[in-house]
Amino acid sequence: MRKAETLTIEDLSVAWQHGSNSHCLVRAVSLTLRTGEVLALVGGSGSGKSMTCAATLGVLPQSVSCTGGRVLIDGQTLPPQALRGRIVASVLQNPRSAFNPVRSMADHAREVLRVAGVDPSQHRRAILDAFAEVGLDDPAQVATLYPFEMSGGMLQRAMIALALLSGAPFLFADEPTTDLDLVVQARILDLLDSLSQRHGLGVLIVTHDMGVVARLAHRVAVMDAGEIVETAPVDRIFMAPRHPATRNLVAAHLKLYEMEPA
Ligand SMILES: Nc1ncnc2c1ncn2[C@@H]1O[C@H](COP(=O)(O)OP(=O)(O)OP(=O)(O)O)[C@@H](O)[C@H]1O
Repeated sequence: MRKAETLTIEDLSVAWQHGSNSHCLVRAVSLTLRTGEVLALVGGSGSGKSMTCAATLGVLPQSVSCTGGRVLIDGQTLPPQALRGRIVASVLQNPRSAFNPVRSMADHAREVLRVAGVDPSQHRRAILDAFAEVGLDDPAQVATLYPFEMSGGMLQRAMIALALLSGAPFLFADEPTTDLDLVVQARILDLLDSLSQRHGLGVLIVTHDMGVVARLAHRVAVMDAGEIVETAPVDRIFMAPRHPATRNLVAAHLKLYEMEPA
């Protein structure tokens, strides 16, 4: 794994622009992710969580652009293309769309290793180890499979394996379990947790599920209407939420389980 301790997003702003019309989607977002921690980025639908990640990695949709801010690794400013896949790996909501349908899992993994500069003689061993580590049974057989031959849960594990193979010290996981059934969701969350501990990955997990936050996160950043409105350790977020948006998220979560707020 490449060495790095902190990823800092500083004053990041994103806007939708069309001709002379423009609309701010993310406003001066700042946050710091450290290796070895899980930081949850939470907020209601449309609050700007995905745009913040996309802007950091330079993968914004058409008509949307980054209008300010920078990203620093251990204090050094780096452009999105230097971060993407090398320093920050990503795991997305719909793993099927992230894979090339005409390439096998081994092909995808070899491409990641090539970009990471790993000697080809090491590829097979590295691929089998990573597939085994993320809980894919029979890694040698999985390596031969194409995306259409795998379930959503298997594809999500494979995507996490590719993140490991990249050697990136940080992982952005944008709603990584949304499309999966509850049992598979729980397994993927356990996997992210153990990888962050075992490999010291810094994980930014985007979710609006406070159950996921309670289970996984060390710290939480809350977004509302394009801004970060509160950042705190996970216990404080649940025990003493300060901003109304945070209070709403916690109250809605507790209501699901018919619990009274603390
Ligand atoms: N392709 C796009 N073009 C223009 N605006 C967009 C586009 N995609 C999203 N937006 C807008 O950007 C804002 C932030 O959206 P974003 O997807 O970051 O929210 P989010 O917090 O990730 O929401 P969700 O939890 O529903 O995924 C919203 O107002 C949304 O309508």
